[in-house]
Amino acid sequence: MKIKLEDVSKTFQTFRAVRGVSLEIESGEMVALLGPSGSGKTTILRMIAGLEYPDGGHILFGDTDATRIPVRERGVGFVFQNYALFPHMTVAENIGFGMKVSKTKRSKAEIASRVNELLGLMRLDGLGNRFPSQISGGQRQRVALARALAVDPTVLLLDEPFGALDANVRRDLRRWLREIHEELGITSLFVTHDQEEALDLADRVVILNEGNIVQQGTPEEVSRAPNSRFVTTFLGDTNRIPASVHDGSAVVGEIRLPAPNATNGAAEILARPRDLDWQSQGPGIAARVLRVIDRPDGRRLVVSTDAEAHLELDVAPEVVASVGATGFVTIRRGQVFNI
Ligand SMILES: Nc1ncnc2c1ncn2[C@@H]1O[C@H](COP(=O)(O)OP(=O)(O)OP(=O)(O)O)[C@@H](O)[C@H]1O
Repeated sequence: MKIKLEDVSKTFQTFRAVRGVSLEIESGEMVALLGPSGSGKTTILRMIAGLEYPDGGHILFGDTDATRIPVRERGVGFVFQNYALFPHMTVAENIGFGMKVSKTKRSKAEIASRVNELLGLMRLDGLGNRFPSQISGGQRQRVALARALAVDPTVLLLDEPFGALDANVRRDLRRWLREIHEELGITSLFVTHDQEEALDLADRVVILNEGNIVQQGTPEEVSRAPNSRFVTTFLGDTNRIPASVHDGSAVVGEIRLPAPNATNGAAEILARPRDLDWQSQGPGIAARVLRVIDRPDGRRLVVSTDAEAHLELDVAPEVVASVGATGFVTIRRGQVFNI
């Protein structure tokens, strides 16, 4: 089912939480709404679900204007963070609940067979008779997802579905969610404030700030060509290096970077830690090592420059640097923005 938002707005009392958002989600696509806390992600999801009505604009499901259609008639399944399962019902009863109360009447045998099918699909075989308190957090989220999928929704909405789980379980569940999404050919929209989760899972990422869409594109597009300082800094660790632009180049001491779109004057180079290098000899930005952080995938140096700014560099594990050592930072790649 294709979903279209046309100039959708929502104001709570006097606070404009969503400000004229237009967005298209193709049938079968998986889209992430990504943004900082308070940017309006959940409000958009709730309006698509029918749990909240917009006060401006339209929401279309296929060709149908769904703006005012009540939640139970929209054919959406949703899973929220910590979405409480019914504690007094078994896993199987939780999964079957939506089918029991649905307007579409199903026989007991039909419900039991669908529940079994979902237990298999969600890798919950053998757990149908347990109560929610007797299974792990990751299993509970899979039950919540099974419950959402039980009524054959055409649209699946997920709000921080794996928020409360530890990093490894999250990673496993998100790969698995992607498989389920593809297997069912469903249209999925999920909300997250976790950049890695959005980029890892979605076909397309929609980045929000203060109730507006500030950029959207494939993970590759938004990662490689963030269109603003906000998106660059939001998507990952970023160093901000003051520079000045002269005739298409950003200059910091002896370093020059191409800056074809910047105008002459004060600017800032935004560079990821992996885009900076550490050399024992100049030219470069003179700096002193403050901390060395070793990680499985490399080494991060935190250095302090003469201008008393801190920079973070990801270098190969072989790079020799110890706390107190002096050297030079070079910039391999960076985005230049006028300030
Ligand atoms: N029912 C409400 N009444 C008043 N203000 C609300 C209501 N719901 C949301 N808001 C406000 O609207 C803004 C957007 O909230 P929303 O939950 O959509 O943000 P979010 O991007 O999902 O944030 P988070 O990641 O923290 O969940 C916030 O400033 C919030 O305080």
